[in-house]
Formats: sequence, C-alpha cells, structure tokens
Amino acid sequence: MKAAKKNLRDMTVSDLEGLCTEHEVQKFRARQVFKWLYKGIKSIDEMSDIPLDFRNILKESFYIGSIEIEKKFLSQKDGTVKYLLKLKDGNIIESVLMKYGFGISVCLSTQVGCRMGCSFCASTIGGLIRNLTPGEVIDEVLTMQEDCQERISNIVLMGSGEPFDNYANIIKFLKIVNDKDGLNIGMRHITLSTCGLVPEIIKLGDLNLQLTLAVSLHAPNDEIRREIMPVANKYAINDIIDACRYYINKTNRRITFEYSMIKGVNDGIDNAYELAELLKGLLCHVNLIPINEIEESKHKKSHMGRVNEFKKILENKGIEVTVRRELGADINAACGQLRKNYVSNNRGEARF
Ligand SMILES: C[S@@+](CC[C@H](N)C(=O)[O-])C[C@H]1O[C@@H](n2cnc3c(N)ncnc32)[C@H](O)[C@@H]1O
Ligand code: SF4
Repeated sequence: MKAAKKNLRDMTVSDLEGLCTEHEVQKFRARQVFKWLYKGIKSIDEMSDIPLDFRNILKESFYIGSIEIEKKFLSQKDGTVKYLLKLKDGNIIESVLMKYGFGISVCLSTQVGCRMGCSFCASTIGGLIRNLTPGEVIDEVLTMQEDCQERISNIVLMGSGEPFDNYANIIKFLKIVNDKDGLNIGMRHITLSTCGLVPEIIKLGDLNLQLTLAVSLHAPNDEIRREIMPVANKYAINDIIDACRYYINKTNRRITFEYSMIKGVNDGIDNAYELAELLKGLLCHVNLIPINEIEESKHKKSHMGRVNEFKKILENKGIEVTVRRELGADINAACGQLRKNYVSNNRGEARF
C-alpha cells in the first residue's frame, strides 16, 4: 500500500536536503523549495523555479498543508481573537491572537487535547487525541497571519497540549519558525511552556536555543502539586528546580514560573513564603495568574487582594513577579475552553 502523503511544511531544510540526495537532485533545491513554502503558495505547482521532474516527485509524496478557520471569536474588550481551527482529519484545535504594543503574539496548541490531567485545565478534558505535526503548528501561525493580514512577531506555546510530550515535533517546529526563509521569528520572541517534564527541560537546555522557558509550577511543594497536577507523581518539585538550574546554567536565560492561583489550594500566605524559599537565588520571574474557572472543576480563583499580598511577599524576598493580564476574558479565556465547549468528549485519565 502507498504511504499517505505528508505535509511539506513538516520538513526542515535538512529534511529536504535528505530528499534531494535520495532523488539525486542538486542540494540547493532544498532551500528553494523551503522558501516557497512561506511565500503564501497553496500548491506545489506554483514553485515556478523548481524543475518539473522534482515538482512531480514532491507531488507524489507531499501536499502543502492548510487549516480551515472553523469559528472565530473577537473580544470586544481588548481585540484578542480566538480561533477554532479545523485540521485535515477533522480534529479541532484552538489558537489565540493577541495584540500588544510591541507586535502581534499568537498562542499555539501543540497537541489535540492533553494527557496530563491538571485539575484546573479544560485542555485535558477528553484526554490526548494526538500530537500535532511540526507543519500543523506552523499552519496555525500562517492561518492567523493570513487572516489578520499582519506579521506575527511573537509565539507562545501555551495553548492546548504539553509541548514536551511532543518533543521531536516541537523542536522541528522551532527550527522552521526560526529559519530566515521560514517564518524568521527569533528565538527570543518564542516562549515554550511546560508542566515540568524533567528530562526534556535538560535536553532543551543542552540545545541552548535562547527561547524563554516557562515552567508551570502552580505549587510550592509536592503535596499541593500532586493535588492539582498528576505529573507531580512522576517528577518531584526539587528535581524540576534542579533541571531549571541546569537550563539556566546552559543558556543563561531567565526562566518564567507560572503560578495559577486557586483559592484555598495554593494561595496561602505560607505558600508564598515557601515558594520564595524554593526559588531563592534562581534567575527567574514568577507570573501569578488567578485561574480562569471552568465548570468541570470545583476550583475557584483567588481574590485579587490575596494575589497582591502573595506578590508582595515574593517581591520582598527579592523575586521578580508580575500578575498576568487576562486577555479575551469575554470569550472563554481559559485555555481549551472553546474547543471543549465545541467538541463534546469523555474525560480522559492521566497515565502516571
Ligand atoms: C494550557 S498550558 C499549555 C502548556 C503546558 N502544557 C503547560 O502546562 O505549561 C499553558 C498554561 O495555562 C495554564 N492554565 C491551564 N488552565 C488554566 C486555567 N483554568 N486558569 C489559569 N491558567 C490555566 C497552565 O497551567 C499553563 O501554565
Ligand atoms: S495545564 Fe498544560 S499540561 Fe496541564 S492539562 Fe493543561 S495543557 Fe496539559
């Protein structure tokens, strides 16, 4: 049986060079083909300077990916746009476009669903359906860029899914995004957020990519973390902090710790002191986020007064803190909420 065709945007320049070698085509054609993929073409036939023979070879095994906009929601409050995007196989993902003073930032999904089971997160309801390919994540960017008619300058991998649970594809995605003939977005304009998979934090540190790593900590100790994040049964908080220290030493980059504040669970004054102690001496920044409540979870958001008290304690201990601005609050702000409301599914169990 013939293998299914692949999205040509899954290929890095070196993958395409491999293809050239395989078909005895001159290597420089690889970059030529790659360049075309980011010039807005919809078919391989539009690659006018690529010899017909090679175009035919490409057409046998590849197509140029595209994603359909299924629905679009525009926030009346701040101009944030949330998209429900339909993949080739019919799966739905959500992506968000935000306008800031410095440019346009997009928040991308890396998987269809997620298997990590965090108790406050809508993305994990229904479990993991499948990983996104590098080209599909690229196509999220291109679809939003075409729709808004402006260049996207910043990327955050903070939509549905755990990027480190799809490590190889996400590294490929980063290479393509960063390539001057790809999307030409500098690593310093990219943030990757993880729930704290220790081996992958170390592997990424070894690559020294200069992107911003955000670690979703959400608790100052293992006991509270295990209550809300099943992944904490696999990786202890001290091992995460050690991996972060390794990452900082390798890259010289400041790490962001995400701390979603849940009333009565992780927002105690003692929790703030414990967190300050845990992060003492680390090159880091803490982002406090009052959780977005979702109907499937009993968690409630912390009062703003408590969030500010928590912030002050960390600041007094010398830790840099911001309280994250809530964008698109009027259009299902919690990540995964739009998709979940659109696709009805059974709750998936985390496997730890
Ligand atoms: C959806 S996750 C995707 C990236 C990665 N899986 C992670 O957990 O860091 C991005 C961030 O959104 C946070 N998040 C998820 N659900 C939330 C909610 N209901 N309220 C506030 N933050 C939430 C996560 O904890 C994480 O910091
Ligand atoms: S917070 Fe991140 S890791 Fe946890 S369930 Fe949501 S997407 Fe997955």
